[in-house]
Amino acid sequence: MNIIQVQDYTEMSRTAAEILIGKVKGNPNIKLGLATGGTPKGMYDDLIEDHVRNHTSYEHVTSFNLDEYIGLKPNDPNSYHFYMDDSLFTHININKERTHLPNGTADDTNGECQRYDEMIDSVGGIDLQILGIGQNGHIGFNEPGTSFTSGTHVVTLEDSTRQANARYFDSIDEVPTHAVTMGISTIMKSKEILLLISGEEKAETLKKLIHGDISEEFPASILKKHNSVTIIADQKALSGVIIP
Ligand SMILES: N[C@@H]1[C@@H](O)[C@H](O)[C@@H](COP(=O)(O)O)O[C@@H]1O
Repeated sequence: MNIIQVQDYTEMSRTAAEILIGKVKGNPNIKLGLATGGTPKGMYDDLIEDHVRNHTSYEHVTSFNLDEYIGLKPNDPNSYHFYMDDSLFTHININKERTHLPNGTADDTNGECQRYDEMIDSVGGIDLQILGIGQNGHIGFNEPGTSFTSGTHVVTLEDSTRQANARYFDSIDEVPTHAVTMGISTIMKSKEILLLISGEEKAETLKKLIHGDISEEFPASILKKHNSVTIIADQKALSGVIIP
């Protein structure tokens, strides 16, 4: 895993945006894997700013998001559909038809999971996957204990994950208990992965990722087996890491 050390959240966001913009310019038909949460928000802001200023085009880009809560409609302000529209899609010239998120309100959720993986495969897979990380090492919504061979599937969210995400809801009771997430094997099939990590609350997580073992109890640890992972981490997140 290649680590890019940056000062703070602002520099992490700008560095990630520059990498992503470079990839989009190099391959206008790129298939992007996108993430939600607080971490990539600054990168999306920088992509929008660049789009306005430099007119980088997303016309031919296809995107697949990592996950979606079960039970939230796309127009629910707490859904990841809403987050993506609000944080990025409505501000750039991406073709909405080529943006994809798992459907959290499908009648047949298992069928929906299979359909999502097939759709990713049908476009030749994801070229560049953006990832954040949960404090417990989850990627997407793959909680500790998830099989490394999992495809897109339904998960029961850990209480700690619901609590961490409760800041976006009026109360913890409103945070859904289940979600659909790309599986670990879906994520690992991406040709390239960019993991963003910022803040002291993620320092222990990054330390475990860099210095710990590969184990299903710490889902992100599988990234060590991927041949093209870049971590962009800020000083606070790096505080427990020994860089050789
Ligand atoms: N499903 C998302 C993840 O994709 C995200 O990486 C993680 C960290 O979120 P944050 O970036 O807000 O710390 O939270 C959520 O659970």
